[in-house]
Amino acid sequence: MEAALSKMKELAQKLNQASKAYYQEDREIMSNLEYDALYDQLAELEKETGTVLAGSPTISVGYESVDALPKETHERPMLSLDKTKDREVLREFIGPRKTLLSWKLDGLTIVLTYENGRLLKAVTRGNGTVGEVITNNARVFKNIPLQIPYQGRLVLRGEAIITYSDFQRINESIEDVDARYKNPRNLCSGSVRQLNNQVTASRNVRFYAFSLVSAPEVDFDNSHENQFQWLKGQGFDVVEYRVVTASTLDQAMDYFSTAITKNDFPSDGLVALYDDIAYGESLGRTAKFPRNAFAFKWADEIRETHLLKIQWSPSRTGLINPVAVFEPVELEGTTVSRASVHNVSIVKQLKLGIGDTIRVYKANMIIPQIAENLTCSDNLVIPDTCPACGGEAHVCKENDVEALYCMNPDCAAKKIRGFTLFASRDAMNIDGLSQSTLEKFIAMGFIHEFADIFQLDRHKDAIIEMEGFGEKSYENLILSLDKARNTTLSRVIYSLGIPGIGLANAKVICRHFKDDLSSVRQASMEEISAIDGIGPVLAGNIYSYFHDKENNQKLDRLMGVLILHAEAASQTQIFVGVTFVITGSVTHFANRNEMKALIESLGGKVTGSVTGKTTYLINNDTMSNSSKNKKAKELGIPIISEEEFLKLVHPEEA
Ligand SMILES: NC(=O)c1ccc[n+]([C@@H]2O[C@H](COP(=O)([O-])OP(=O)(O)OC[C@H]3O[C@@H](n4cnc5c(N)ncnc54)[C@H](O)[C@@H]3O)[C@@H](O)[C@H]2O)c1
Ligand SMILES: [Zn+2]
Repeated sequence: MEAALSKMKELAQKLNQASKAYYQEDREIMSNLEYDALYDQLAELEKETGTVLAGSPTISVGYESVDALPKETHERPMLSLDKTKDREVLREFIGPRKTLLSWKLDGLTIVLTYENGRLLKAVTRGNGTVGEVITNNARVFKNIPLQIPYQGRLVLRGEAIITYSDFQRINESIEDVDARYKNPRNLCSGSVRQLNNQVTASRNVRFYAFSLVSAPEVDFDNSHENQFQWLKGQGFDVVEYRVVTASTLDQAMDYFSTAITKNDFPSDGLVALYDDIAYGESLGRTAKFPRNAFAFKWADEIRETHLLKIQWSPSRTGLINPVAVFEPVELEGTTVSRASVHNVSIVKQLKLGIGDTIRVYKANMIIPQIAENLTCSDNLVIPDTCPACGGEAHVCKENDVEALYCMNPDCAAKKIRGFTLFASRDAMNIDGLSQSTLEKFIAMGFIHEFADIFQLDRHKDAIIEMEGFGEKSYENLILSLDKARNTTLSRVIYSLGIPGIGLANAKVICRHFKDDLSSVRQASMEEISAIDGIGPVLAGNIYSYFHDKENNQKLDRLMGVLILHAEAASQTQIFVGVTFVITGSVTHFANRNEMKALIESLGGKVTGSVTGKTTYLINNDTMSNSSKNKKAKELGIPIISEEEFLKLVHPEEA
């Protein structure tokens, strides 16, 4: 008994620590798999001993969140769900009753209240009793109706989620790798709980209703399904569900288990809810769970395999991420051979060694993870050099987490933005060489400087072997490189990434120096700053770039692999009579002035304020309520994004 009690204390402490990190700090110190296993172990011991210690996670729900958002107590506490991984336990729960089986969405639970047909407030689940008020943020969710036909008081619950594809896109755009989110649930929680709802708006948060708490004037004929249908009629997206009984459960499970592997939205199981509202309520609740619903978690398919190597993959901030490469196994219908190990601490916790027998699974049936290491040979050597640049690498500790960093400020991986600009459409225009592909090549040590990009054929065999690549993609890459290597001097100068020198400025410079690179390189400060449109600051940037020995050596090597052509006759004056107003920041140009220069070179005009004479307002934040946007909307003037503007300039590439 004493041993059991002390084990229970230890488990409760571990679980509470994990919950605190999970709910309060959007941090995961253990996987959900591990959390659930420890939780089950604790629940089992509590059952055996008949004792539940105060503060046990089996009787408390979640944690309070700590930050500046206002708090509010829920009208009805929000509970957890009792869960099982066993289909037969679920079947027993369902029995002969009509049951709604829906996705258990893995995001952040939100309660919405409407009055007089308008969204009155939105509150997060928080610790189940008290949540955070995020009304302004909910207003910018992708799919929430701000106005509904029903005029009474409506309270409903649902899950706010971010899709995997949005997660990937948004995460990649967060420059500081350490600030990136680990999974869509973290990102969603971070996005919904922003103090500034512009950030929320940019994150494509979607809301799916799963429970109608109250709408007193409506008769739902005692059916949750009727509630769902009614909510759809009010303009809500409702979580996808199937109507089942014990005897039709298998059919529905076949559907869900196939669909989940292709879903773009994160889901960590299924929820079964009795359709009969009154019956469900008559069952009451335990301290932690309602008795009318039950969650099913997928039993993760776990496979044994062998660790072949750890690939250390450097990134923009210098962080070098360990990725486990193992003998391929079939998991949830696909072949898997890699899993991120996240950081050095986890490498150590797992006691990894080459050749170890490891057990792998897909978290939420999607993301490959190592569940455990059966042989623990713990012989892995953490590298002391960076695979991208050969520079020194050190293990640094922050927040109790150890991670490997490249110490070389000139590391190619840290210059990914420069390489991405180099390959981009207005620069060298290398089709198919995306940032993520560049990241992979740099991590493999194929690219140290610009010239290396045009010599990727040296690494043919290794590239063909790379995951996601193959003979065909390799051939395509070589074709685009050969196309791109035939280029103009202005593109080359733009692609060097000299501060402040965008394509328009590069063109001005080339025109002045008659497309002669050696004149550009030898020009004095005076001569450069005398060029119309190039001020002293830009002139200084150009001058110092071309007077740096290393830059010149790299440029010589780059010119050795390029074939220069004369500039095509200047583009036709497509914008004669067209007046633009530009507002907000721009991303494809160094600044708004540069965009202006391009418009003017094509015959157009740029003015400062929106009037009846304006043809287009260019603003990347087309949803913003700035005075210019408002004015444009009033006057019916189209607001276009920078991308749309570029399509006007290069319609053939749209
Ligand atoms: N990794 C860690 O360190 C760690 C720590 C704590 C918790 N966790 C994870 O969190 C889980 C517990 O989370 P919980 O108690 O917040 O929630 P839960 O797993 O008990 O799920 C219940 C909640 O799911 C939501 N939900 C989503 N879709 C739904 C639908 N269609 N119908 C009804 N409800 C739906 C509702 O908000 C409901 O309250 C654990 O099992 C574990 O996996 C992990
Ligand atoms: Zn490096």
